[in-house]
Amino acid sequence: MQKIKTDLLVIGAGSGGLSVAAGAVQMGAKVVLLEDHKMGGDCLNYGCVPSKALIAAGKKAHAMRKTQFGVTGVDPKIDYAGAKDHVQAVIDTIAPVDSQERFEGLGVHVIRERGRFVDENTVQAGDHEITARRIVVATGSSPFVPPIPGLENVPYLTNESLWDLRDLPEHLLIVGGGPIGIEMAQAHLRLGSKVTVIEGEKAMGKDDPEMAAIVLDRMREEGVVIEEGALAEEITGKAGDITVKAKDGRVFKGSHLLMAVGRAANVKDLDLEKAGVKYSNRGIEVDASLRTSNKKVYAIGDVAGQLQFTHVAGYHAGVVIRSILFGLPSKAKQGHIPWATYTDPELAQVGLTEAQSKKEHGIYSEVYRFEFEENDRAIAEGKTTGLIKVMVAKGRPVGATIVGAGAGDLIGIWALAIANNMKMSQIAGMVAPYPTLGEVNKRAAGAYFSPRLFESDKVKKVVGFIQKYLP
Ligand SMILES: Cc1cc2nc3c(=O)[nH]c(=O)nc-3n(C[C@H](O)[C@H](O)[C@H](O)COP(=O)(O)OP(=O)(O)OC[C@H]3O[C@@H](n4cnc5c(N)ncnc54)[C@H](O)[C@@H]3O)c2cc1C
Ligand SMILES: NC(=O)c1ccc[n+]([C@@H]2O[C@H](COP(=O)([O-])OP(=O)(O)OC[C@H]3O[C@@H](n4cnc5c(N)ncnc54)[C@H](O)[C@@H]3O)[C@@H](O)[C@H]2O)c1
Repeated sequence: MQKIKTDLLVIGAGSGGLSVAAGAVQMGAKVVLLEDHKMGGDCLNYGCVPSKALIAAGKKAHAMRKTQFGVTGVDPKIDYAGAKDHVQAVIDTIAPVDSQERFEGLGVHVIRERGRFVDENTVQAGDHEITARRIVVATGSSPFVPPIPGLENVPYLTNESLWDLRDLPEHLLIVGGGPIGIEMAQAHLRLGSKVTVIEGEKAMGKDDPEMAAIVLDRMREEGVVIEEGALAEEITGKAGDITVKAKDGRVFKGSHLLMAVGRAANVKDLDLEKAGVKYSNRGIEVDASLRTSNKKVYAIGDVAGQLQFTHVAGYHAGVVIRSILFGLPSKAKQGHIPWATYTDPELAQVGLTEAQSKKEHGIYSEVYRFEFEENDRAIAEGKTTGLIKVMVAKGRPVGATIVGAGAGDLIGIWALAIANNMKMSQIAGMVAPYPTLGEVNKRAAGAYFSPRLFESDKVKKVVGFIQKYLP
């Protein structure tokens, strides 16, 4: 057994663990990083990166089919395996940034073994025993596969196995209408599959219903069948011939099955009990500074059971680095965290939704809207399906929801505004280049001031008075 003493031990080399390790080592800490599977974790290998690459292939096929702008659409020849090659090429291009070589180059001691706690500040990984002043658990999450009767005898895909599939599914059944199910539904439809989404409650149920409906309507128009209130209760069949029965008796048949019903935090096999670290089904219990019930152990990213996004794992990394390296108080907040679903049109959110704003700010909650069909760039490019809603309380934005082309990029400005408690006047005062989709942000802010300026008798009186006396 090789005994190692270090300042910081990080368990898991995904979005969160890598960010902590890179930050801490470059600021002078001795860092050991454990990873028993692929460097880069879920996002690079099975999540964000492959999904966005496949979505890009679907987008291209969709654009080719459209007759638009004097250009006649064609029936594209789609090579699903070729699309998967593209997915792999994208992963391979990004992988060096997350690689063992790069991290060793930075000075991190990378050990490719699974870690499990031996006591409150010691972890065993293969034949290494690592004792650390502080430990960060960043073990992520895995596809949650519910115990639906029959499922154990039916071949099914998850976000981990989907990328190995080389033949286009003829009819893809997707159980779960969350971001994974919805993004993969549209990508597969556009690449030529028939697609049925079987959702137990409401598809895109974590998002503003008015905005989600715009995405779902578009997907239905394209041909995705989205069945809501269809809780999958029994699954039978064999490869190529699968049947999903819903609680209300509806029956869905398809050739392939993708299970996308949420994530389970990776807490098993860590022997957390030996370290006195409390956890539940949702993940490791943490306080506002992401410390666990063992004050020397922190948990970040998906395993911490909060919002499950790569940028959240990265944000958590910054929070714990401040605490671990400098001993400074540091708290993780959620109110300024944006997220986006990369459908076409995209849907992005930061801060409060309209309903949440009404609940939290009551009569002080105001909502300002601007339609993409009034944006000149959107008109020029045929991207007029879209809407921005900005929730305002006492002159400051408290939430923004955008559905439309580039919504994931457009939400950034509201994330900045909310994180810094900015005023609407600061957004309205920004000059956006013309013609850009980004002008929707300024116009939504302008909508806040329009009635105050253009429909105010007081303003009219003041202007009239000044004009009388101005030379
Ligand atoms: C299909 C899909 C699409 C997604 N798209 C997006 C998106 O577009 N944008 C976005 O922000 N988020 C997206 N996400 C979510 C994002 O992937 C996760 O939030 C992010 O990867 C979480 O990072 P993490 O560091 O917490 O965990 P992970 O990236 O999962 O990393 C955890 C690492 O820990 C390792 N590990 C686990 N246990 C041990 C152990 N005992 N010892 C050693 N190593 C261990 C694992 O092998 C893994 O490499 C998507 C997820 C999926 C599934
Ligand atoms: N663009 C992005 O940022 C992005 C993309 C994909 C995933 N993610 C992350 O990954 C997480 C997991 O995504 P997800 O889509 O798997 O989970 P999810 O929890 O967001 O959605 C799962 C859906 O499955 C439904 N469901 C559960 N059991 C069911 C059953 N038996 N029958 C029918 N429907 C059932 C739920 O009602 C829910 O709508 C997301 O919450 C998000 O944090 C992010």
